[in-house]
Amino acid sequence: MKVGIIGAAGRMGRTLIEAVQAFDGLVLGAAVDVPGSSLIGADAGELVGQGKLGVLLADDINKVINDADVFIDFTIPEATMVNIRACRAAGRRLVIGTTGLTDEQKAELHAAGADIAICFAANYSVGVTLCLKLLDTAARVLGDEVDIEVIEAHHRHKIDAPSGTALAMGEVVASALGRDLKDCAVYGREGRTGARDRKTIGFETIRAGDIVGEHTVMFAGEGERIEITHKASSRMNFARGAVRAAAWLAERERGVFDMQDVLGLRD
Ligand SMILES: NC(=O)C1=CN([C@@H]2O[C@H](COP(=O)(O)OP(=O)(O)OC[C@H]3O[C@@H](n4cnc5c(N)ncnc54)[C@H](O)[C@@H]3O)[C@@H](O)[C@H]2O)C=CC1
Ligand SMILES: O=C(O)C1=N[C@H](C(=O)O)C[C@H](O)C1
Repeated sequence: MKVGIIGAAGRMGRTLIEAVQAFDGLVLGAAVDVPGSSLIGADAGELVGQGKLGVLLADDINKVINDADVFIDFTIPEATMVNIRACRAAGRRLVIGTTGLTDEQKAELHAAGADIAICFAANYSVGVTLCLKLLDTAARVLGDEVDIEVIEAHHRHKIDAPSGTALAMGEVVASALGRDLKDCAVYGREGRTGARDRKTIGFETIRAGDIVGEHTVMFAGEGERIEITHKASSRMNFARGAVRAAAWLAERERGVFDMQDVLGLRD
């Protein structure tokens, strides 16, 4: 199966080129990056030091839409929306890793799932997908007897906050507790805040250095504290998960899925 990578010159895009080539049954068919980039026309293989692959970076998915069976998008939300529309029009499967989409953009993504198969996950690592299951259990057991805080840390180049993974973790915990994250989330604290409201879920964000991606959800009670933590040390763990999702989508005609579906963890 041929895979097209959008955002191919980026941190994840370069890692994805390597991950696709290493996955049995998959081959790189197309690579796309932003119009005007000095890397347009470059060979994707040479971009990652693997020698020529004969796949040259294009600046528009529509120019290579017939060169791949499934596309993988790790770009920015505005680009992702263009790619969703292109894949929907051409009947191509799409794996989306981009975070920071608005509610309206997510609604359009889900509408596209009526026509094509999409996998959409804020974090493609197996470890985070497992953590989401653990968080659901922890929240149901601990209930409203604890204060819950989500702490995340990423590299200095990350442009969105909190991370999509942190928000996904918050959503799992809020849902397990019967809360609406939109109503109970507190993003950072400063000034005379008064005592903490137990019904809230706090989010704290660190941006520094070359941190790949670290998340901790703290359940702090009276006399004990439970912390569930995931630390990524390589982007290859995200890339392998995304490529695995691309292969998994091959058997699906339409619908919107996530990594719990890919890993068979859906209850
Ligand atoms: N779901 C997951 O497991 C993970 C998600 N991410 C997310 O992936 C996204 C990208 O992260 P990075 O690779 O670190 O960013 P990056 O900035 O290194 O790469 C983004 C790439 O997209 C390209 N791009 C921008 N506009 C474009 C357009 N219109 N058409 C084609 N390409 C375009 C940029 O030129 C760049 O090469 C972020 O939203 C990040 O949060 C990152 C890692 C894991
Ligand atoms: O921007 C990143 O690097 C990452 N972004 C994702 C997110 O926003 O959760 C996933 C991972 O943590 C790395």
